[in-house]
Amino acid sequence: MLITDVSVVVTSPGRNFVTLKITTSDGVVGLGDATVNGRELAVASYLTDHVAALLIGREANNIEDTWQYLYRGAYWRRGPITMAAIAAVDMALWDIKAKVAGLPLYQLLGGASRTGALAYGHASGSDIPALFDSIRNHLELGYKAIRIQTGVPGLGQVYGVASDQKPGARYDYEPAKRNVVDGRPLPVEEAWDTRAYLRHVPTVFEAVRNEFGPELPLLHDGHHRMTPIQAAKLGKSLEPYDLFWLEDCTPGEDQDALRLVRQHTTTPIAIGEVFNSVFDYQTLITERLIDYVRSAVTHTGGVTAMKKLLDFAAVYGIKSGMHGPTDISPVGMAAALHIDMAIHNFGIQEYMQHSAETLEVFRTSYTFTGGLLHPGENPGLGVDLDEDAAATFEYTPAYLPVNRLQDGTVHDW
Ligand SMILES: O=C(O)[C@@H](O)[C@H](O)[C@H](O)CO
Ligand SMILES: [Mg+2]
Repeated sequence: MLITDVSVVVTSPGRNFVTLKITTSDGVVGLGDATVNGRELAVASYLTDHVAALLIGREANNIEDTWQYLYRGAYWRRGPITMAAIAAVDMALWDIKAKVAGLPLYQLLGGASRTGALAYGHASGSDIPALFDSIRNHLELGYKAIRIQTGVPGLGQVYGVASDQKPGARYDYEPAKRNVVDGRPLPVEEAWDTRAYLRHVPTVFEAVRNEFGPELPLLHDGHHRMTPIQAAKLGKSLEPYDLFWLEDCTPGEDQDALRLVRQHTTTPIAIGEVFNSVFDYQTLITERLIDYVRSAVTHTGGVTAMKKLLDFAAVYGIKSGMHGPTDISPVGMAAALHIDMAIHNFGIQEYMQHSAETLEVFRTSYTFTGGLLHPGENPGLGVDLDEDAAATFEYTPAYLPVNRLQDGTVHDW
């Protein structure tokens, strides 16, 4: 079964997505997600200009060989653009293999290890009453674990808080803004003050625990903004509130930073959404500096690479917590869910629900019931792309915000 056609679909149903479509000589179609939020066209070009022609005539069944051919064959290693492109090819080939087998992908990865994947949603509010409304909305939607982000007194819009949230409305936070200044798309800029944040966050968790009790698993994302000593301080100050995890507390490039955090706090640590290979985790995993692996299948080389990474983590008792915001397309989300079902060391799955527009373009078969996600029983990944619907949503540049300290210094966002 040879690869006969490769095409890239860029669509923007509310936000931008890049999808790879591979067709075989038997007429089987596979889909892969190649979306890198704010840098979408770089991956689209990588695939169209440098990968598509290499794939024509290759044996579609040889997934590992194709992975190594694209990874080692490029000579230039790793990086989010390269690894998202490889991920898209890998996902599409797994989709094809599972469709040919007539099985949902999780069956090829070892079958079901659980009835469904525990999901966490994002609650946020600019203040405590708005946050409580958002938590209640999530509980009504059936979420059994919730991420908590709030505004910080004295600061304006900050990471993780949906700014124009209507009471009772669904959480719909898309940080990549379509901001146009003098005809040019530009990132919006936000202001940041870590000391104000460190003072405020423990008071938020205290209020949430007082209102919602000790049972509900709570998570928090620090979005790479702290130094190791600040992160250690936050981890310690959050210990009374029993977090499920503290995510991305220090900058992603610096694996050693988490050694200091680990020495000071028992708050569980998660990191990895900006990582793109197993090598980003070598110190973190072998020295047991983290509790959860946050990588996205889309940004880390696909199902093949993610499965190896999580098997490596399993040896050290570290669990999965795969990335699943709305900038992972439904195709990438489905890939994560099939892995979630099959692996033994599953921890939790992030699940921000896609908009109705997005779900018109990507027809999904995964379900969310009683707080658990299930990929469904359709053969393959279980996602179809409606290309006519996709064509009606034109690509619109959008960028993630840039953060600045009060004196104007650029800071991690
Ligand atoms: O944990 C998360 O889902 C976030 O950090 C998002 O990846 C980020 O806002 C970029 O979209
Ligand atoms: Mg995050």
